[in-house]
Amino acid sequence: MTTLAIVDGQVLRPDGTVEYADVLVDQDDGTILDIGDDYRSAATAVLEADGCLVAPGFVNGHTHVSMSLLRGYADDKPLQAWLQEDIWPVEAALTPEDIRVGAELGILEFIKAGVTAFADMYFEMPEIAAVVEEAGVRARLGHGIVTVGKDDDAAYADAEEGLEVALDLDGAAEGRISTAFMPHSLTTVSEDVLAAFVPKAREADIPIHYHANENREEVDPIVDEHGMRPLEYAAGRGLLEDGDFLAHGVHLDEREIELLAETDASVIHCPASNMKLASGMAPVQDLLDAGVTVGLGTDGAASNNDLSMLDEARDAAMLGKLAADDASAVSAESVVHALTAGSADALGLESGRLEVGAPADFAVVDLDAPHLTPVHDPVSHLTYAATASDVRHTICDGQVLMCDREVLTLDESAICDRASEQAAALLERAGAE
Ligand SMILES: N[C@@H](CCSC[C@H]1O[C@@H](n2cnc3c(=O)[nH]cnc32)[C@H](O)[C@@H]1O)C(=O)O
Ligand SMILES: [Zn+2]
Repeated sequence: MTTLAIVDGQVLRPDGTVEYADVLVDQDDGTILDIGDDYRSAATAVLEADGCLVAPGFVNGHTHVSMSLLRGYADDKPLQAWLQEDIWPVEAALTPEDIRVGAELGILEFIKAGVTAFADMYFEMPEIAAVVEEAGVRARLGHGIVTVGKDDDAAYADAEEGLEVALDLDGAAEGRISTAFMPHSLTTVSEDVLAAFVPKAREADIPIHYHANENREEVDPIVDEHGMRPLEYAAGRGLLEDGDFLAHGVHLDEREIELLAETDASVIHCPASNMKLASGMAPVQDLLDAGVTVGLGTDGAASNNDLSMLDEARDAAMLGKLAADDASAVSAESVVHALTAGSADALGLESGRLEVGAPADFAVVDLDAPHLTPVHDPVSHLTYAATASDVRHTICDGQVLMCDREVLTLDESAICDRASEQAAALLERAGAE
């Protein structure tokens, strides 16, 4: 057996407490063998974590990773105008190669920020899957289905692709890839297509992921057309079951929160995207009080504009307090839970908790820095003060993906050079400035 010991750090346990311990990892099966005293001499390889917090790898519950190429391209607009005027026209010119390069850039940023797993909705998913495999992270992937503006043939073909991609990629990358059926949103996919395809996804036991209740313009048309709230509509179309997870959930009423709790569907909260597009403030504390599983996501880099989950954690805590008008709402501890176990649970991953037998996915955060001094409470630091560049090592499935800030599975400088060129060529091709 090949083993790895992460030594001399403080380990964040599932109950939110922290203890000085070494973590022993079975690299052959990618799980945690033990958390205990002094494994330095027992292990095949050693990773130094002196002065560090050994946390579960962060899980980005909702993103469009290849949108990294559109970072900073279109800012300062609300959702519908931003999508229709700026993003969709450029996305129409995307090639599979763009999507691969964008995924390389985004996943590189993930690894540098301690993110070991993510859920992605986009096009050309085999390209993204190939990068996930090479980079060594985990992902739940799905082809984003849009039917508005398409004739029936094109709409059904898009949904068929969504189903096929979910069936084909499930279990890829030695099981690090799982999939979901991903209708883009309740307003951009027709009722007919949902009726035809949701039962097929259920038959294949594939969970469903979509954008919901992101801003008022996403809620009002459903209320006007169907006379019910969006999540009532979703539940009626079989889109709200245990294992399903929706992005945003900003504008939710009490009945919708109850529905989420009753069905065990999860919400991925994307505070930076919600603030940037002025979508609104999600009722995160109300969701937590109702027992709903809440994870965190960055959404795409074009509405964030980075992919740092530690920034997302801080934003979630800040915005959650403002939304609840209560400084005790959305505590540091609940945010760290959402960042790790919450997102992992939403995505149906075993990760997110450091305990014996769990997947060996870690973000090792260096606390030895002026902005993290003194350390009264590492959980507080993770939520409020640490940033992506404080992550020292990233480990996924027992493999070291980044050691002392050097990414081992991807070529950082080549990817950054390539991404800049690819993004410029994309905008030129799309006829954008
Ligand atoms: N096959 C679809 C692609 C959908 S992928 C997912 C889509 O979500 C878009 N997107 C990114 N961020 C958001 C958001 O915050 N809300 C809604 N859609 C978003 C993204 O630009 C992308 O077009 C098609 O034919 O258009
Ligand atoms: Zn999104």
